[in-house]
Amino acid sequence: MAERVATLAQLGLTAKAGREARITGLAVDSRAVRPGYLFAALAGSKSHGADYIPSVLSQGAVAILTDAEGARRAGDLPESVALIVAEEPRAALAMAASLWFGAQPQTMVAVTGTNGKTSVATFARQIWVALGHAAINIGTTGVEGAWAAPSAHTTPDPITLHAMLADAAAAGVTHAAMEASSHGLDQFRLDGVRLRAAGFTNFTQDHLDYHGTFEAYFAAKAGLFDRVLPPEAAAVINMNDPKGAEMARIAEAHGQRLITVGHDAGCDLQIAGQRFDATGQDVRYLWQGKPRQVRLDLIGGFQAENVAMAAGLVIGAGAAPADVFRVLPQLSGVRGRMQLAATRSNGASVFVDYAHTPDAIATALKALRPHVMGRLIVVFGAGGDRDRTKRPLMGAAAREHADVLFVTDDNPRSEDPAAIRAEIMQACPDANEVGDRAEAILRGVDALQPGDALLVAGKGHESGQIIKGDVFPFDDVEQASIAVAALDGVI
Ligand SMILES: CC(=O)N[C@H]1[C@@H](OP(=O)(O)OP(=O)(O)OC[C@H]2O[C@@H](n3ccc(=O)[nH]c3=O)[C@H](O)[C@@H]2O)O[C@H](CO)[C@@H](O)[C@@H]1O[C@H](C)C(=O)N[C@@H](C)C(=O)N[C@H](CCC(=O)O)C(=O)O
Ligand SMILES: Nc1ncnc2c1ncn2[C@@H]1O[C@H](COP(=O)(O)OP(=O)(O)OP(=O)(O)O)[C@@H](O)[C@H]1O
Ligand SMILES: N[C@H](CCC[C@H](N)C(=O)O)C(=O)O
Ligand SMILES: [Mg+2]
Repeated sequence: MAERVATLAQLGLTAKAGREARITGLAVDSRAVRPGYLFAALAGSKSHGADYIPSVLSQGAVAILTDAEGARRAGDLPESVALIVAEEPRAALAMAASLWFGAQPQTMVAVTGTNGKTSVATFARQIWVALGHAAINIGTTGVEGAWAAPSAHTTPDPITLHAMLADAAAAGVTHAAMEASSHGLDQFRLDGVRLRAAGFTNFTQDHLDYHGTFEAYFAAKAGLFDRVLPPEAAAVINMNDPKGAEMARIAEAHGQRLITVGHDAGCDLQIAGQRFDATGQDVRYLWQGKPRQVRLDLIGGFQAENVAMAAGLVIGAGAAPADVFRVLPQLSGVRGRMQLAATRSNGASVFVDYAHTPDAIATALKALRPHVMGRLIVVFGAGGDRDRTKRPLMGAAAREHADVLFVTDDNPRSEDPAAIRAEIMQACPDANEVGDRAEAILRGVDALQPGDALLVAGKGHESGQIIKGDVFPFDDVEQASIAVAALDGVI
């Protein structure tokens, strides 16, 4: 590929003293800088990117984008280097990255909320594919669909994101649904993406370690509507969430077209009825008052909400409602979300789910109840180096909604796993404590009697257990099958 060059003006950037530069690439990490690059020196939690300016200059950087603090730390730069000082350098970087990479799938939507983002983005992609479009979803499970790539973050940094979007567009992808994490929104990672619609699922506790307060966490999520989504776009809001009405007001104040979803009459897309059975549910949706009966082979009442949100986003982005409802029965479950992982010879089922917040544990267990005649058993833990205050709340949610509890490890990272388990068990002292996750799953499976179900919560699609700096291969679905095979003697 011919080397690409852009001026600062072409990237929407203005340097001090009107200086111009010919940019050959963008980087946020000093280690990625090559000759001719613009280096975005951003404030971080451990250091300020500006501390790496001497090193990027020796590597040939020709422009530095930073904030006032970064400019102060940079001191006097050589004459040949352009300095761009922005109030929000992360937002400026997002716009520059979108201009640098230049292309994205034409129709894009984003979804935010504490839980349900991956599910909604995946369902939106599946709907588009069923309608004949080349579509992808981008998020926690990487990029999936008509074009695939791994991703380290739920919402990638703008350089990674726009590189992906341009590659996907070049490969013929026309439709993309992406997850907007609260970290991603707070750090302006998706501000350069042109969205046709955005959705809000729900707001409950997570990530307080990063945001500090519920208000700051909500404000980050609201950024999708009050900053990123253009006024002519559609805002799809779950009105059943206590914060739905507030988010709807924010969207309306920005001139966005509202599509409300929820269980109550009056929602544009109403979930008017649900009937559950062993393999899924029949859902009666009302679209602007008109009934649409849909069979979903998905476990869990909340999945009907996620499907409604995905349908709202696809309709908001321009699809005909009749076409969308026609293809909904084709939807299949999302990896690691209420996934039927194994069935014992006595008929009892094992489900793997990514519930890793208090609300998600409660939701997942409550959602399983109508599908299960016997007892509900749960195996769960809580991640290390993450929001500590959610641990006892997860224990309390499991205690309230399950009949038998096994507390185990889930990515202890740098923390002492026994201490994490103790914090959970403050709220569920009668739970069985089994640190080794494989053994906990085996014990949970062993406890299954006819009619019971086991929920293995917290890791979903994850393929490793993170202990100290190491990632040990671990897959809940695989472990569930191994446990069932070992106990039922089927190999
Ligand atoms: C909390 C957070 O989002 N941190 C991100 C942040 O790190 P930081 O602020 O600690 O950065 P730092 O280490 O202090 O460094 C400051 C700056 O110096 C730069 N630097 C640093 C070292 C060096 O040698 N050279 C260099 O240039 C860094 O690139 C950075 O721009 O900037 C780094 C570089 O862009 C990111 O890798 C890092 O994400 C870390 C890995 C992370 O784990 N983020 C998670 C929490 C996250 O974003 N998660 C959400 C999903 C959450 C969910 O919904 O479940 C996601 O969207 O994935
Ligand atoms: N609409 C919903 N309401 C409440 N809980 C939900 C909902 N959808 C999913 N969940 C629960 O949350 C878990 C995570 O779902 P999903 O991966 O779709 O969410 P996410 O928002 O992408 O999570 P993350 O922020 O970790 O990427 C599911 O496994 C399920 O237990
Ligand atoms: N994206 C989430 C996933 C958590 C999943 C759970 N397995 C854990 O490690 O806590 C986070 O990083 O907080
Ligand atoms: Mg996700």
